[in-house]
This record gives sequence, C-alpha cells and structure tokens, in this order.
Amino acid sequence: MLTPSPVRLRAFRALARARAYSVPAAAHSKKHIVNIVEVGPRDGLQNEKGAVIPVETKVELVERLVRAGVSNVEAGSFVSPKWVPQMGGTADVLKRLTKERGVHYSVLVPNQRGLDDLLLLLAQQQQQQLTDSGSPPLTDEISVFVAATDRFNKANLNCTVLESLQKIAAVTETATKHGLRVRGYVSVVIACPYSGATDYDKVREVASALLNMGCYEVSLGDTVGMGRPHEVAEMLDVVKRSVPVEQLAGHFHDTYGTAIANVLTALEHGVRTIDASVGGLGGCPYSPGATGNVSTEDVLYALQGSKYHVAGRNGGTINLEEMVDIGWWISEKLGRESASRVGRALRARNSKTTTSK
Ligand SMILES: CC(C)(COP(=O)([O-])OP(=O)([O-])OC[C@H]1O[C@@H](n2cnc3c(N)ncnc32)[C@H](O)[C@@H]1OP(=O)([O-])[O-])[C@@H](O)C(=O)NCCC(=O)NCCSC(=O)C[C@@](C)(O)CC(=O)[O-]
Repeated sequence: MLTPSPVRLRAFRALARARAYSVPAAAHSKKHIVNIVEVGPRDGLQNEKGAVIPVETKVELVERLVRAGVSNVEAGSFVSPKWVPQMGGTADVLKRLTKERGVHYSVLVPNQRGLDDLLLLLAQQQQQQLTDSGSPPLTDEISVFVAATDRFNKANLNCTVLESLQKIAAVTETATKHGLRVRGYVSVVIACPYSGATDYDKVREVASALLNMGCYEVSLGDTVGMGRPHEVAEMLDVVKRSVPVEQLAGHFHDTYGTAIANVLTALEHGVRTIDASVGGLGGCPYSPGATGNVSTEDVLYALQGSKYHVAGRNGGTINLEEMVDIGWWISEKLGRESASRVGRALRARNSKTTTSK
C-alpha cells in the first residue's frame, strides 16, 4: 500500500476539513434545517454513579455548550434527589448560569411537586429583579415525560401511563399559565426493558395526548437504544397518522450502535429536531444496560456537507471542534474517555497532525 507523505497527508486533511465546513447555511432550504436539543447536562449526567457532580461543573458544561452554538439545552431536572441524586442541585445550576438570550435552558419536571419547586424559584427571581432588573428568566421551558408502556412508566414514574397523562395535563396547564413552554417525551417507543416490543399505536396515542394537552413538541425516545432503522421508520409511519411530523423529535440511545442510523432515518421521515448528548453521555436509571444518547459530535459530523443544516444559536451553527473538546473535558471530569466516535477520531487525528509537524 502507498503511504502518503506527511505533507500530502496534511494537505489532504486540510482539504477534507475545508470541504466539510464549506457548505454555506444559505444554500440549505428551510425544510432541511435541523435543530439539536442538547440533553447531556440532564439525560447525560443523571445516571452517573459515584460522587455527585459539583454544581460548578454542571454550570461550566452548560455555558460551554451555549458558547459552542447550542440554543436548546436541558440544564437539569426537578425530580426526587432520593432516586436521581445527580440532579439534586438543579435549582442552583439555574441560579448560577449566565443566561444568553435566545437560548432555552429547559428542565425536566416529573410531577406537580417538581413544578411547584420551579415556580417558587421563578417567583423568587422575579422579586429580586425588582431591585436588580434586566436579567432573563432562569428558564422558560419544562419537559414532561411518560412512557408508552405501563411497566416502564411504573418503574420510572411510579404510576400507570393513564395516571401519568392525567398528572401531566395538570402540570402542563399550570406551566403554560405561568408562561413556560412545555415539551413532552415518550419513552420506550421501540422496545421496553420490561415488556418487550412496543405497540406503535400506543406511542401514537400517548404522543397525540401530550400535544393535545399543550406540549409544543414530543420527543420520541428509544430509551433502551435497541431500535433499528427499519423499526424507527415503521414507528414514525404509525405516529405520523395522528401527529404532525413538525412536532416530533427523535431521541435515540446508542446501546446497540444504531443511534446515528436512526437519526438519519428520522430525518428522512421528516423529523427535524434531534436530541443528542455531548460526548455520548448518559443512560437511563430505569433502563438497565442502556448507554448514552447519540453523541452531538457524531450527529454534527454525519450531517456536515449534506443537504441538512444544523441550526445554532443566533442564526449560526454549532461548532464541531468545540463540541469535541467539551465532550472530552466532561468525560475526563467523570474519569473516562469521550464515548463519541467522532470525538475520538478527531482527537486522534489532531494529535497525529501535531506530532507529524
Ligand atoms: C417519579 C417520582 C416523581 C414519584 O414520586 P412520588 O410519587 O412522590 O413517590 P416516591 O416514593 O418516588 O417519592 C420519593 C420521595 O421523593 C419526593 N419527591 C417526589 N417528587 C419530587 C420532586 N419532583 N422533587 C423532589 N422530590 C420529590 C417525595 O416527596 C418523596 O419524599 P420522601 O417522602 O421520601 O421524603 C419520583 O420518584 C422521581 O422524581 N423519580 C425520578 C424520575 C426520573 O428522573 N427519571 C429519569 C428521567 S426520565 C428519562 O430519563 C427518559 C427520557 C426523558 O430521557 C426520555 C427517554 O430516553 O426515554
């Protein structure tokens, strides 16, 4: 095999980089604009075993993600710290974050108690603003969640799907009255760790119920990360019978290595919002063995130079190189390597380029 000289190799890499980054946003039609919801700070960190991650680290993570161009980020959750200790400091995270305009810092809320805690925090901030005016709200968005199967819902939310929907209806109504927008999740849309293959009609019914309650979007979660592209396609075909595809998002865990293929399948089926996690962080406390979400870096890389354009903050895009750095930084804080394939490849390439100079 012919081995290229270091000079040719560098020139080739520079050309590849230029090509990858050179498709101007204006060249993409509006119908191919893709939004990313960065779930690393919530879905990614919630399942971390060991010591509780300091609030400062979480704040730095969110702020770095926003500086890299992220405009939708899940900053934490108002859930029971007894069950999910890593999310315990979310109120402090919201208070300490320097907020950028145009960015949604959403939080996951499981029940009325979680919403009450959040509303109290927002009321306190409003009172403070009487003396210290001008700062944006701590958050303008919550996410609610329910599964497509009773068994998963009982493990995750301590009640049946129907009971959850009743609670969510009340939470959504109150949140909306307080000016918060509400995003919905449906978990285990392909397979459930407790009851096997999911009935896609159930996914359709639950997604439809969430939208009817006032959620502006519903994210469909392959929580277990077992889904294959043809299953994602079949599931979407069923859900789209009742739900406009513009109001759907895809949330794919990568347990079986199919997440990026599932993202591409969802995009080809018209879905335009993808949940992703920097460094491929994550797992679900109620889905044994499930690994992290599709990594944000992998999604950005897969779409570079394609017909799709990933929208970033203030009309820009999300910077892949910065996301790779963040993925490595947070993974090292957690005592391991980045789980992002692209993160690993780019780091290896960059270190080779540096040593061959
Ligand atoms: C499910 C519930 C709400 C049931 O809460 P419960 O019905 O009150 O029952 P419980 O026995 O679980 O309650 C435990 C304790 O938590 C308290 N509590 C109750 N609610 C809250 C709250 N909001 N904030 C703070 N504390 C709360 C409650 O008052 C009680 O306190 P104690 O009496 O023992 O002192 C609770 O157990 C809980 O918060 N569980 C954690 C659920 C969770 O965070 N799951 C992971 C996120 S979902 C996910 O990852 C899937 C997703 C969204 O990413 C999409 C996908 O991939 O599929």
